This record gives sequence, C-alpha cells and structure tokens, in this order.
Amino acid sequence: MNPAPPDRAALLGFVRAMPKAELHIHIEGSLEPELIFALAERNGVRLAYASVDELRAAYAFTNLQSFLDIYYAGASVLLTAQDFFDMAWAYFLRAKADNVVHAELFFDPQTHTDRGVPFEYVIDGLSRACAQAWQELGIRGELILCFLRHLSEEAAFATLEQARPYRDKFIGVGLDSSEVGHPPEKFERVFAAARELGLHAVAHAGEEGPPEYIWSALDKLKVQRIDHGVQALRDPALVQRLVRERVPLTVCPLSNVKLCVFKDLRQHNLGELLAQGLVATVNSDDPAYFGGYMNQNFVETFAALELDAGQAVTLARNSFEASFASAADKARYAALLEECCRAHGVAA
Ligand SMILES: Nc1ncnc2[nH]cnc12
Ligand SMILES: [Zn+2]
Repeated sequence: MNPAPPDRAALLGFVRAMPKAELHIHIEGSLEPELIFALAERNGVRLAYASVDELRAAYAFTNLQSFLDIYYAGASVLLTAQDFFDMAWAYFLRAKADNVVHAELFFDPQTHTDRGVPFEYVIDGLSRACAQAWQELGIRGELILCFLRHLSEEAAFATLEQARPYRDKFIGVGLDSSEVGHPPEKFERVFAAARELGLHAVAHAGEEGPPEYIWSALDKLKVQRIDHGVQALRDPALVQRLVRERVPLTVCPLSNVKLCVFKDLRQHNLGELLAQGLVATVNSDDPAYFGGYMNQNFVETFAALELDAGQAVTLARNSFEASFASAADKARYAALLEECCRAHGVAA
C-alpha cells in the first residue's frame, strides 16, 4: 500500500488537534480490561475470564445484544464511589489526550442499583471526577442519566425518583440498551416527568432500530438529540425534518462497525449524513470495547471515507452546537477552534 500523501498526514494532524465535544460516551463502556481486572481484585469479584487477554478476545460482537451481555458483566466490578471515580478519571485522561474540551457522559444507574450499589455511590464518584476534570484538565464534564429500555417503565420511574435528590449533579436523561422491541414510546411518561424537572432529553434511536423509532423519540420523548440515528437515511421525510429542525445525531463510527451495523468503515454513511445537511457528530460510544477513543474514531473514519478539512471543521462545530454547554462555553469552544484552524492553515 502507498504511504498517505503528506497533505493527508497534515489533515489527520489537524483532526487530532481540533478541540471537540464528545456527546455519546457510556462511561461504563470506557472500562478497560486492565481496570476491570484491577477493580475485580480490589473488590474480591470473581470474573468469568482468566486474564485480560482472554477477556479482550471475547470482544467479537455480532450485534448490539452480543455486546451488551459482556458490557453488563464488565460493569459488575464497580462497587464503591471510588471505583466510579477511577473509571471516569481514566476516561477524562484519554479525552484530554484527544483534545476533547467538553464531554457529556452517559451512565446507567440501573446496572448498579439492581446489584445493590447505592445510587449515591454512582453519582458521587462520577460527579467528583467531573469536578476534577474541570479543575485539573480544563475539560467540562457533565452527566446524563440513561434509563435501560429493556427494563420497565415502572423501573425507570423508580430510578428517576432515586435520582431526584441529586438533580443538580446531572443535566439530562437518555435511553439506551437493547433497542429493537423496546420503542421510545414505552418511556413517554417518564421522559415527560424528567423534562418537568428541567432535564435535557436524548435517546438512542435508529442504531439497529427502524426510522419509526427516531420519529417516536422526537414526537413522544421530545428529545433534543438522537443518539446514533444512522438508520434515518432510509426515510427521506425524516431526514428533511432532522435537517430543518437541526436535530443533532451523535454518530459512533467504530461502534457501528464493531456491532455490524455497517460491514466496514468504508460503507459507513457519515459522509452522506453530512452531505444531506444533518447535524452529525463523531463519538466513541463504548471506547474500551470498540477499538478506540475520539481521535481513533475521527482518524479511522477520515481515512476510510476520505473526508476533508471542511468536513472536520463542520464536525467540530456540530459537536459544540449539539452540546448542552452554556453560551459562554460555546463561545470559548468556537474561539479555540478558530485558533486551531489558524495554526494549521485551515479555512475556518
Ligand atoms: N451502543 C449502545 N447502544 C445501546 N445501548 C448501549 N449501552 C452502551 N452502549 C450502547
Ligand atoms: Zn450508545
């Protein structure tokens, strides 16, 4: 294979250096095998795998459910507030290396409270890591509480009730886990209650599920962003609406390949999403399981789809526009991006 021409290398250097926001990261999906083993040892938890290598070898997924089974097993080592802090802090260090300046972290409380871990431990550890990320790394970290959609509406309401005393420690609610068979409308009332509390709303839709799930997330849950949403292109009327209303899609290219949504990265529709005027963003989803953090997602996707500097700037801008950052932070991020463009000779 020919080496990449120098201008492609410069482009990838720019893509790595760009300030960016990550809006679709499940913090439990950042738990690296090494940390899973360290926490298992610390907490006396028995794992079904004998070594880090054996665990990593099991990361061969055929669809979303095959991943979720291993992902929930991995999370079983998290018991104390310190465990949640350590996991999130490890993520923030990776994010810093990739020039992430703003991160909105999903967390799945039901995965932990159903094992007897108090909600308070989860939120304490995660929010302490967010505070330290701002103080020591200059990264704004926010939390979004996700309901597990394979569980009942009643369980989601109970989780919202548990979370209520900690309302100031998270900014929104989301919906994740097994998509097909669990349409968004199942959670219409709990999302209405969350919005009543002034929380932002997002939901996974159109990862494996049909465009109808995206319509439902918009109309029934009244979400402000769609997580994944790559199936939207199957429905031109839906695309028109998403473009008109500038509803962001938090796309996760490496995840989509690992979970067999696309056969390989060259088949990914990110370029087409951008060409149609959708507010697409790039994110890592579950980086410890899917082969990389933010810059790995950017660099591999740019190489596979031959995206250009203009598209890189659009993706960074989209990530800031789509974020729930304050107006002051958004202005700061825009200035950082302009400065980066100037330093790399890229038109802003
Ligand atoms: N990609 C994904 N889709 C749905 N639920 C998830 N939970 C963690 N990662 C997920
Ligand atoms: Zn996700």
